[in-house]
Amino acid sequence: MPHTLNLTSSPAASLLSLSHIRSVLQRLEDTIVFQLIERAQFKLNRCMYLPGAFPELTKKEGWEGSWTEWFLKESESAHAKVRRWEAPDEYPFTPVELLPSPILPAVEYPPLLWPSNNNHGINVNSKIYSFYVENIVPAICSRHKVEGGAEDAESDDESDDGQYGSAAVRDVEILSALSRRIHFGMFVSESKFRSAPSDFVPHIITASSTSPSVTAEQKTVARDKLLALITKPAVEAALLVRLAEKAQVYGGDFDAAFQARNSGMAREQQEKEREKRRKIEVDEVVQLYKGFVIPLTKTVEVDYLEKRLEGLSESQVRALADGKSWEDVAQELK
Ligand SMILES: O=C(O)C(=O)C[C@]1(C(=O)O)C=C[C@@H](O)C=C1
Repeated sequence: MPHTLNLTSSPAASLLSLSHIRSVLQRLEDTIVFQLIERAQFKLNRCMYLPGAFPELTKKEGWEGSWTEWFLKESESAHAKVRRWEAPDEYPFTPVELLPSPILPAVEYPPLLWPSNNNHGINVNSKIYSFYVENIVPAICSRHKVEGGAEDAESDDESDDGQYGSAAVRDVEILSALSRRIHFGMFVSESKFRSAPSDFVPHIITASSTSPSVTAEQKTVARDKLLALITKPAVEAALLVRLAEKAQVYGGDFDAAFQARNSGMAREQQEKEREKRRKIEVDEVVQLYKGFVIPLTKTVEVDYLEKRLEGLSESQVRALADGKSWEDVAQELK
């Protein structure tokens, strides 16, 4: 099962099949759970997220932002040189004007998103960053269990282990996986739109209207209709069950359980040992998806749909509303 969309060698139709897109989202669950576990081994290190907390950064690098933002910029600069941000499924946190140009000429991607020049202007990375700093890191790093299962007595503010480099490496990994996962909503939307354009078109027209005769309330209703069209409760429910299982298994301490087994403890006690030194709480991971990742993916899906008819003529929009397929309309655009 491919981890990434192989955007340059597969035909657009197979790249945009929902089952293919969902398989990529499932693999990203693994990445996200593993990276959260990696970050949770370090303490909160609040200073990493405070602008100006490292005077050395300002002095040596002229950087006024936070440690983690600086490290994001450094990592994303290297990735810019190898064309990462040209891919339609990759979005940097650093403002593009601070990133260098790619070394090699641009890659040719098949037209997957609309408009095909990738200029849909959707980037929710600042929301992802704020939520990560304010909610995710404090949640996963607040409970540092020590030998014997007791919890650290330190408050969050005192929670600092000085591992600013290692923790920042994990921050960058998690942020980038979350960003990719959430922006994938655009591919989901494109796929759903192509499978039944006429269901979406009337609501897109209202939601994106600039006419004074369309009220704010009508626009909100139209957005809600789009939200209802893209929402699949059964898929969300299955995802949360699967995710809980992954967090349960990957986050347990198997070494503790192994040692308990070797010292002849009963099975129940072995399981207790595994849970006592759990690396991440199952509920935290489930809540992260339920309260943040899925809702923001859905916002991206609806934002994308709202712009989906931009650049099309009135007659093309009418043809889609009347049931013509996107492939037929796109053929005329060539
Ligand atoms: O798989 C889909 O159909 C999606 O739209 C993705 C997703 C998700 O974020 O996982 C979002 C909305 C749906 O209700 C189900 C799942």
